[in-house]
Amino acid sequence: MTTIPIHRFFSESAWIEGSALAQLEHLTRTIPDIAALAAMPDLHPGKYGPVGIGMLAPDLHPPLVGSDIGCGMGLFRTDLKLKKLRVDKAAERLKVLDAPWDGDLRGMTEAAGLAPTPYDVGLGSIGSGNHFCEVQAVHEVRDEAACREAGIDPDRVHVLVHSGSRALGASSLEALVRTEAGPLACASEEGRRYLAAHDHAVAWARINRAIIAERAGEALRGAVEPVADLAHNFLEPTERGILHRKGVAPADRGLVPIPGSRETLSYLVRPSPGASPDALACLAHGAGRKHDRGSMHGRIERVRSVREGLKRNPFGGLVVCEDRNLLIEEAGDAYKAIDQVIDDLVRFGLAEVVATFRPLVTFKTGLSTIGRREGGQGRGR
Ligand SMILES: Nc1nc2c(ncn2[C@@H]2O[C@H](COP(=O)(O)O)[C@@H](O)[C@H]2O)c(=O)[nH]1
Ligand SMILES: [Mn+2]
Repeated sequence: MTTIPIHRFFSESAWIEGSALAQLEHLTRTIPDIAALAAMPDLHPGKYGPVGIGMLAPDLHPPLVGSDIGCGMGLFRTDLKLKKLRVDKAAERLKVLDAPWDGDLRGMTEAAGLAPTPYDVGLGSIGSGNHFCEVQAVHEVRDEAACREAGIDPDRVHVLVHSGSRALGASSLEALVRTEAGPLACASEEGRRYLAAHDHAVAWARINRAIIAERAGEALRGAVEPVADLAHNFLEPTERGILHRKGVAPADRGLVPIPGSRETLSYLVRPSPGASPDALACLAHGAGRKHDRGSMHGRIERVRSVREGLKRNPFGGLVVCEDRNLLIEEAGDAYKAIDQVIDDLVRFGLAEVVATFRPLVTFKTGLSTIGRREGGQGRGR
């Protein structure tokens, strides 16, 4: 029996849950034809398998990619002057993101060559859970040339959007889970159908992030331009097989935004050209969850003063989140230390830091009206 190598890109001191490591080992037992596995420092347990991995295998494994196909991070620059931004006013104005987008749904999907779906009413909506739209300021420039090239001006406001394919991606996975489909051969009819639905969801999610950023720009009275937009849940056919990325950013298409939490810095990194091929062109996609949602309720006192404190970050910024549970479940303590995750990426020669960003306003979806327009699916991830 051949053993499948697991390439771990985290140091001994990294916070990695035993159950995430167990899920990693489990993959190697249940998918014996895996060609390679890479695990990033934000590794944590997920519903169908570990989050924070790249996996090369001959067939398609849809549950591994999960329901939020195409979920990703989009970093946008704006023409808004940082010194003119009033944080409280911006927080108030961003609340418009809770209403359904009233733009040209059909025009948007048509322009991207996407067929219409019943889920398109969710376009322009953030979704629940840890999805967010965050107004940020450049905290520190570490690589001036790279910032200049990317159009990053420390005097301007930036926007980071984390969202995915909403109910659209979930519908593709649900159909397969219902039929208890196992791995799919790419050339099979089911495989081809999944790949088409997958590609649609990835493109849809990208448009979704662009619309959210546009909406945020409009709310703040500014124009937005993309700096980097990368999915972290998707698969890609390669010469060596199907590269499944679950909670990992691709390291082969430019700068990568890596968020920390609503209470910490977020990073923009440049993938290192000399990175080990064992990393499968993957990078951490965030800090990674440290404590599950349920346990966060026991960690944070449910008293008003504490809850109100959760609406402020250590940089003087604000959190907009009307959902009391979400406010607790997504507190900064729910996540690992982003600085350590980034240190590991640098230590293992996978990336270099270009700039750091601090949160000014984090908008999480509130008691959404979008669910009504989506037939009750507004809180799905
Ligand atoms: N800057 C912010 N980062 C955040 C926030 N909430 C979560 N996060 C980070 O995003 C990733 C997303 O992980 P995913 O597996 O759900 O795609 C997570 O690991 C955190 O590091 C926030 O409000 N602001
Ligand atoms: Mn995500």
